[in-house]
Amino acid sequence: MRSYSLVAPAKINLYLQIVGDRPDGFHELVMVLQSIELADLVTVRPIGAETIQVRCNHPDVPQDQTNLAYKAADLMVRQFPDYFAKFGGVEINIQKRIPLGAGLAGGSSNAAAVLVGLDLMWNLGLTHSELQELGATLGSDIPFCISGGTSLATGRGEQLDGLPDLHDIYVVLAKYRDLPVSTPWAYKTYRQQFGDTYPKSVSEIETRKQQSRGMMAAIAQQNLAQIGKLLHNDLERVVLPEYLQVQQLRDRFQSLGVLGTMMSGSGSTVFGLVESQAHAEQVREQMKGAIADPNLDLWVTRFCPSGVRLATS
Ligand SMILES: C[C@](O)(CO)[C@H](O)COP(=O)(O)OP(=O)(O)OC[C@H]1O[C@@H](n2ccc(N)nc2=O)[C@H](O)[C@@H]1O
Ligand SMILES: Nc1ncnc2c1ncn2[C@@H]1O[C@H](COP(=O)(O)OP(=O)(O)OP(=O)(O)O)[C@@H](O)[C@H]1O
Repeated sequence: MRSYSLVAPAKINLYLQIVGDRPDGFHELVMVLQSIELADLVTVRPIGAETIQVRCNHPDVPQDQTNLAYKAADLMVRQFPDYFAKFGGVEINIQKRIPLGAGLAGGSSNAAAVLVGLDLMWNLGLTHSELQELGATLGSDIPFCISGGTSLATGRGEQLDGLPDLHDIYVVLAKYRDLPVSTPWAYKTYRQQFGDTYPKSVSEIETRKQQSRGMMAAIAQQNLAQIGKLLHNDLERVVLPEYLQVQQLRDRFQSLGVLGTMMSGSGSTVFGLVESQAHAEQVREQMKGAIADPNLDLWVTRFCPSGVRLATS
């Protein structure tokens, strides 16, 4: 048995519409999810003892049972106890590059990488959809992180339909360090503030879902200008008024004339879309010049056509 190193990409939300309540207590969503090249590196390594160990180079990432990567390994152990008994345990090493509490699905992508990695290490031969079904029991973003690319996500975010790949689109990410936003808080607050407007009938639900049609058409036509204009995220309605620094990042991007700007997921990352690497780097420098705050982190990255993949050494 050998080790496997996997690239675990982050995602951004090009579209996030909260349609209403679900019987399971989650929200019914319509989203367009997009993988980006910014990624963690996750290595799974066989160890003799029947244990799961997590190591991470980032001091704020838990290295115990609360790490989502640990939970993914534990799920595989419970699903395939004979393999665990036969081959022994696993050490998971995470090289963290995706910021925490950023709305970029960093933890979810790590968990997705562990599912894919253990499937390879134990030679299980599971399909993507089998791995996604397992991943969905741990978190709504995990199934997408396995397949990645550009995808429509419905249900609670785990029902995926692939969309045409979007090429040559660059992304500037801006996030204040030490400003995480909690995803449960964002959805809970949204329900408190807007729950009374949730649709009651099936036909009303269907009508609301149609609001994403413009974005779908723009993606089908690969119309970047239109995609930029139609970016949408309902969670901004609760996060921006509470976190004024996030609003400020969004305003800044807007003033720099990017194709579009939006908060990703539940925040606190704000992204700006641009059509070339040169322009992206210019926007990053302009953001840095305009907001002289040492706690502001900026990245230039681009759309990526896949989710978790083997790292080439
Ligand atoms: C904000 C996004 O990242 C956008 O892609 C996702 O919707 C959140 O995905 P995630 O972090 O994998 O979320 P989960 O771990 O499944 O759920 C975290 C919390 O968000 C709430 N949640 C999540 C997904 C959803 N469709 N409705 C919800 O209300 C749940 O109450 C839960 O308390
Ligand atoms: N493997 C992991 N990587 C990062 N954070 C993790 C991990 N496992 C558990 N956590 C905990 O979860 C918290 C939030 O995780 P994460 O950074 O994935 O949030 P997020 O980017 O907002 O996720 P999402 O976009 O899926 O809502 C972290 O602050 C950390 O305490």
